[in-house]
This record gives sequence, C-alpha cells and structure tokens, in this order.
Amino acid sequence: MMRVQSLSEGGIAEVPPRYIQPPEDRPPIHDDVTVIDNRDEDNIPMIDVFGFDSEQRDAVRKVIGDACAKWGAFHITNHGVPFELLDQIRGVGLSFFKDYPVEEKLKYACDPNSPASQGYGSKMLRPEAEAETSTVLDWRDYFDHHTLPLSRRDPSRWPHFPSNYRQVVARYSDELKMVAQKLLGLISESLGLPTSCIEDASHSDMGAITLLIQDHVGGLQIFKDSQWITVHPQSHAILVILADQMEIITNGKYRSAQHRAITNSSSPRLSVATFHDPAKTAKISPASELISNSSPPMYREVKYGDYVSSWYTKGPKGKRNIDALLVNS
Ligand SMILES: O=C(O)CCC(=O)C(=O)O
Ligand SMILES: [Fe+2]
Repeated sequence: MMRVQSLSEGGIAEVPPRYIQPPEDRPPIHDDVTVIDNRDEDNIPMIDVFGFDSEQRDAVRKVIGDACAKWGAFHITNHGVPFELLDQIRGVGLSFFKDYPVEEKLKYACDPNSPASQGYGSKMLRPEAEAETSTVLDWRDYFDHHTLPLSRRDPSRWPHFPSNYRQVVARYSDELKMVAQKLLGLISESLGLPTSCIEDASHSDMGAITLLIQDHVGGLQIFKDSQWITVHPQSHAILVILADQMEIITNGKYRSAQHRAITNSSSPRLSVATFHDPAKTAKISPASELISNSSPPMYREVKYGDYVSSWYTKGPKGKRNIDALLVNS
C-alpha cells in the first residue's frame, strides 16, 4: 500500500503528476516558496474568548458573530486548552509520522474501501477513477481517529507509538469537544437562536465546526472575497472553521469557509483537525427562527448521513456539495 511519505522519501526527483493540481488551483510561486503573504489587516480575526467568562459573553458573542459572517473562520485565544496539550498533540503526531517505519504504521492502515474509515491513510483512487486523469491526489498522509461519542472510541485502533500517543489523543479530543460546545452556544446566541439550537439540531453533541491547529511550517489558506488568504501559524491559538452544516442551519447568514493547504519543497508540515459533526441520522435545515418572507430558506433539508455520502462520492472540490442543496439551483 502506497503512502505519500514513502514517495517523498524514496528519492524521486519530481512529484508524480497524479499529485499536481491544475494551474488554476495552484498558488503563485515566489522565490521557490509557495506562500502568499498578506498584510496583517487582511488576516483572519484573532478573538480572545476570555476563557468563556460569562462577564465577557456579550462582547465575545458580537465579535464571533462578525467573524462568522465575514470570514467563516477565526483564531481563538484564551480557550482554556493547556498550551502543553497543544504541543503534546503536535508532538505525538509528528513523531508518529517521522520516527517510525511505514511498515509499522501500516498495521494501523485505514480501510481504503470505506469512506472516513479510522486509521493511517492517504487519498487513493477508486478503480473506476483510475482512468480519469483529472483526479488529483493529496500530497499528504493522515491518521483518522474516531474519538467521540465514547461508544465509538476504541484506542486499540490508535497508534501505540510514541508511548503516550493514545493518552494524548483521548485528552485532546475531550478538551476540544468542550471548546466546540462552548463555541456553538455562542454562535447560536449571536444569531438570536437559543444557546442549544445548533446542538439540538445535530442531535448528537455537535453542530458542524472544525477546530484546527497547525505546526510552525504553515501553508493553510482560507478563501475570502475571491482571494486566498494565508493563515499564519499561531502556536497557542485554535483555528475555528465553520463547516457546511453551519451554513445550512444559519440559512447562509454564516458561511462555511473554503480552505486548502499548500505544500513547500523544504519542510514537511503537520496539522491536527478535530471535526465536530452532527449524528448521521440528524436532519439539517435552516433554523425556523431565521426564516421569514424576506429571508426564505436558501437550502433544502438534508439528512447528515446522506450529505456525508455525497461528499465522498464527489470529493471536496470547492463548494459543489452544499450548492447541490440550494433551493434556487
Ligand atoms: O492541512 C490542513 O491544515 C487542512 C486539513 C483539512 O482541511 C482537512 O483535513 O479537512
Ligand atoms: Fe478541511
């Protein structure tokens, strides 16, 4: 089974064509470092959430609402997750990929035939896509963990190396779940919805946001106002990215942020993303409180599980998947 790491370390002179994006999807190249820089005032908002202190709630809710409407993504600080835990999760992740042989890691390989299967993987082509030369693969390997609800958590499926890996992943996912819940409450309230609205709609614990941290290498970009904005690494902040279900529930008032990660020719890069998703059985539709004659529903109702299936069939290109639910499409 192929992994990008084996290709990358195998002494090849050039990246195989299968991994190269078409010119229109590539960032411009400056001095051999493919990073677009942007002025500070254009950069993604940095929001102090003051430890989710109730005294600051009104003010924090307001800035979060603005960031959700304008950006669909923002950094938060004073989130309560210990810095040492952020460093530990990056540390065990990097060590897993860097310090152990691919053969050992393949013992945790994900099932290439089932979407979002837990384990060590890299994007591969389904047999029917092999012939389709337009399909581009991601130049990355990943490890997908199912962490919550606890009924889905089976740490024996997670790496046993480095030795603290499982313990750190469990602690990290528990902490990040609390942050996600607090953020979803604030985001609901910022639209005048009940605090629990987005949680209820999801039926499980979560709405639909991604919390991401990256290492010092950087390369993540967010698409805003027809340009790609580089998200500079902030070692102790957490990046919040609104996902598609949030755009549906808020009837487009808040947008899901299109994003991508670009590679460079000198350093490997690590990021850790936690995905907070509705239950597969949850029906997602615009919140009734946000619907009126002047603001008719923008999206049709969808069962989250069906949305996930269509996402894996079509792949994550652009916003195609959510656009399929537009009422006026
Ligand atoms: O590499 C990154 O930081 C982006 C990862 C990402 O967007 C994802 O896994 O959905
Ligand atoms: Fe993503």
